[in-house]
Amino acid sequence: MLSTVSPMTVTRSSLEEMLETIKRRDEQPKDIVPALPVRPISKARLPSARRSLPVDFKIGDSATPTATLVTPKYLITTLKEKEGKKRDRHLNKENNDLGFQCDGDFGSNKITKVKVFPLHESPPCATNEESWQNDYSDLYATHSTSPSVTDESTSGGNVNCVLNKEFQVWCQLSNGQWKSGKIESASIEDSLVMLSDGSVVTVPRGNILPANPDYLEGNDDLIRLSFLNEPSVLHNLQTRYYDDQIYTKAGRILVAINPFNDVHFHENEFRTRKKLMYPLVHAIAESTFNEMMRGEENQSIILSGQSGAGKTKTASIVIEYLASLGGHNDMQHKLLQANLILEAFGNAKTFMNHNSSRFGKLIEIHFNSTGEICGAQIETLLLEKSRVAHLSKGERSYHIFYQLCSGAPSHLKEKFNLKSSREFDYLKQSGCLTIDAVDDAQKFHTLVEALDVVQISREDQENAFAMLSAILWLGNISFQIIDSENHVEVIADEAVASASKLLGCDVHDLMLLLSTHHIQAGNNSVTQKLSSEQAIGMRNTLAKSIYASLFDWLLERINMSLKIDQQKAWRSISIVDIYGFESFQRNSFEQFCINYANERLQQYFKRHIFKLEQEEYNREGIDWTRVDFNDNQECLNLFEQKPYGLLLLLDEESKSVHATDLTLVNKLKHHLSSNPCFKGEKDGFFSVLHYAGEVSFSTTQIYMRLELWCRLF
Ligand SMILES: Nc1ncnc2c1ncn2[C@@H]1O[C@H](COP(=O)(O)OP(=O)(O)OP(=O)(O)O)[C@@H](O)[C@H]1O
Repeated sequence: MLSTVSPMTVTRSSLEEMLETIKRRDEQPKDIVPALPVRPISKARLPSARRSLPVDFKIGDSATPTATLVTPKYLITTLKEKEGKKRDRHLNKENNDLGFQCDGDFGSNKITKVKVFPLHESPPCATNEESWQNDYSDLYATHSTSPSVTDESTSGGNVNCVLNKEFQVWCQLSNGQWKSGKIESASIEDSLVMLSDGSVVTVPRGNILPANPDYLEGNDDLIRLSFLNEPSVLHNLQTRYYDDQIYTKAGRILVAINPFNDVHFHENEFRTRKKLMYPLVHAIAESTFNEMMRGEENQSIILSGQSGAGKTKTASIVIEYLASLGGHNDMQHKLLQANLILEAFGNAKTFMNHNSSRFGKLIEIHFNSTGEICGAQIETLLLEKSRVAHLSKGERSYHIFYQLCSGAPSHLKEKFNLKSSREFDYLKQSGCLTIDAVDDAQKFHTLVEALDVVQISREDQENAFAMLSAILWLGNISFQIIDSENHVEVIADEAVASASKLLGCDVHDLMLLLSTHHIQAGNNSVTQKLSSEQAIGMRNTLAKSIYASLFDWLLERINMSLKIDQQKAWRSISIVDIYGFESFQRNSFEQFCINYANERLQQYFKRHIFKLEQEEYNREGIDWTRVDFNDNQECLNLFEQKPYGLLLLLDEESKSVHATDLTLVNKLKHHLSSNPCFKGEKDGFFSVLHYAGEVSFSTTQIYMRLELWCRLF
């Protein structure tokens, strides 16, 4: 089963597949880059100004503010608030209606970007700046010009502000917290600020940022804020969040905060009044749909952001809403059920998220010319196979394993020798078998119904469950050392007997496969005994491969069921939901790939939000002020550059028989040290400075993964 694939085919194909898929979409010729949105034709109608302080800003200066232009494209940003957080603060309703004229809906663009961020558990104005920047780095990367009174590079000198006594400010205290207050008096170095609790503090000038006037508090569009510095943006989002307003616009961007519970979306009101300008995810979906129908162009909605921030949930809302717009037909029902099946097989409880998607997906929904859904295709990326065999403390494997163990009918349990999840080593290793308020048995029944809907026969379902059971039994297979060189053989027990029976192979063949290694040298074939570590690696790789193949098979069956009716198919809306940026204490090849994919997506977003927009203004001769943004090209070069990018160097090293984790790190240091996004600071570790923060990788972990691939495939 394993021997037919060469090591490099496996290594290269997973990397290259990801590269290809993302690149294909990003590197289209200019003339087929999705159309830019309809834009204002004169400066007077451009979105309201983003203001920063001037280089020569002095407290007490008096001058008229001028505007800095920002024209981001569509984006939904979702932030994560601590679960169950008490909402103890409400906006003054008078402030809630700011009476702004809406200058358009979300839907005049081919690309809609859905961006998702976790919200730090402390209120934004009470966290230190570094932690904000880690948690909101996506947002900051988007709004790259967060102004600071001392930051000359970003202030640009295009706004003149008057800061005098009574001026509302945000000040960062010595403990790193940001507090709002009013300036009492100021000198060149520092200012006396009266905080909202009545205390007076002395704050260095560099730690002060202007705050927005009260009447702008809770504004539903961030670009209407006078000041778009970090505390102001986060405070505005928080104010709205406390009032159950989880969505906020930022021009054509929609920010969505993860509420961790059901929030009333005023959907009926939205539907009846058709307020497409509402900061609401439904408005994004409807506008995208309308634009497809009106503009006769395919559309895309992209979600990105950190793990647990709400991307998948937001995608589900979009899919459900699109499905409802596309008419209640059989296909719509199948599409929703397909989502549910992929969740059971591709989601797991992680440290960050109880229902984390461990794969990326692209769902392409096809509509006929009257707007009815007439099929869909789903592509998946980067399923986290390692989760099948290795779990961190407190995390779970894929939901389906627990659902099967607790929900399978007794005849299946008997047939597959299925036991409780606590009997299986792969599941019990993390010490976490259940999720609060989740009934795995009930979920199993819902899953079977969904499998029925997508027309996977009961027989095929049983075969799939048999493979899952085989994986669980494989995990229980153990080895005993048989000689002084640490070679092992499989212990002939219930585990190997059950696994071989479920896999439909001879038990001795399986035992041999797991404890020996065949090397082909010319015409001769040599059989080597494996060490304990190698045998466990072999067993785990077999389990992971079976799971990955099962996942692919399932996807194929789902896609068959959602088959597009080519006679009727007219236009499509694609939804991209990859799993979020990750940074743990120990990061391995999975994080390497996930974060690279997120980095790519970030560039795609910036290209559409800033680069193309600004190019368009230039072409149209609009008088505007250039917005500088942090380009992440350096980081992408670090991964992709030829011949010495991270991907190629890893690839090359994995082919070398003399390579070790140390030769790998030395090679990386030698070739990549000149890239500002690379740090090879310690032996065995290197760091990548991503747009969303620095991630430290263990070369031992990365090397071990590559080596295993080479040895076992
Ligand atoms: N709009 C929402 N309304 C209610 N609950 C939500 C919403 N968005 C997210 N949640 C909750 O937060 C959890 C995490 O959200 P979700 O799984 O969508 O995050 P994610 O960004 O896709 O994470 P990952 O990258 O790990 O898959 C969900 O299981 C759900 O409980």
